[in-house]
Amino acid sequence: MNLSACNVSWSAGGGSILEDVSLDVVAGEFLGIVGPNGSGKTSLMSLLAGLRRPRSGRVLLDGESVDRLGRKEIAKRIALVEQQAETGERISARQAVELGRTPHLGPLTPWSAVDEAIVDEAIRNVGMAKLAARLWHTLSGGERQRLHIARALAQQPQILLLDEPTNHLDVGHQIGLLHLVRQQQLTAVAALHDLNHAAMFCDRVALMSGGRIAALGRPCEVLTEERIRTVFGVDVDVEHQGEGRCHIRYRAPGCPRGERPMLKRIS
Ligand SMILES: Nc1ncnc2c1ncn2[C@@H]1O[C@H](COP(=O)(O)OP(=O)(O)OP(=O)(O)O)[C@@H](O)[C@H]1O
Repeated sequence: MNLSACNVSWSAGGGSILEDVSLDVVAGEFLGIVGPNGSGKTSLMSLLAGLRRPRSGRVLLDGESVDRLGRKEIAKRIALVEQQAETGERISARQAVELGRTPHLGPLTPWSAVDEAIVDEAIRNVGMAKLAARLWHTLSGGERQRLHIARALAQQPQILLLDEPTNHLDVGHQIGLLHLVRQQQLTAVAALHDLNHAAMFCDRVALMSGGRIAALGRPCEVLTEERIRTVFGVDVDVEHQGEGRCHIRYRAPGCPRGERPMLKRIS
């Protein structure tokens, strides 16, 4: 399954948001999209998911323009977990995950034991089995976020699009979730804020800046000290770790390489 953006531009509110973005998502890879606030990560994700139409250029799913595919057809192949996905319905945690099966149901394919098993597994995968019966509005932000991921897994897509999936999660669940995504036999694209998460889990990283792709490649090729300074305005030390991976250490403003800000003496 191939997903690509070809010279995509998108405008909103009278201004250009994305300019000439081209990107091929390679089957089976975990692609990270990083960039400062407002650089266009969410806009790009929604174009890739077929929720928005480009002003110019095309988004292709297996060579076919997503514009020509119906919502159900797209949903069988692509699952999107949005940044502020919410439901106002009075439903249980399990019912929220069951919604992931909707694209696969129809008059000739009613709900079955197979759907039950898929939903059970998705809930188990995100460690939410014990809370499956709880009402949605009683769950914490992190628990809801894990259920959104479970809903997307229950959809059994070939491509998983995640917009800041680690929002609301504690560090243990952040790492657990990215590891879980990596282990799935599917193609994943995630907008991430934590550059070290991108460097640790993603096969490739696209760095966005001002609605354009500033760099695309393996984490160590993209996340260089100079680029991070130019794009994010932060001084860092990057340690290369082999196999294209790297670790980023942030410096406090005005702090030279290797030095740390002094702790204030509190008496
Ligand atoms: N519907 C809209 N109308 C007007 N401007 C919009 C609209 N949608 C997005 N924008 C603007 O487009 C820019 C990119 O927004 P987008 O949400 O894609 O950025 P982002 O990289 O995901 O940001 P963040 O890291 O803060 O989530 C922002 O300046 C935003 O205000």
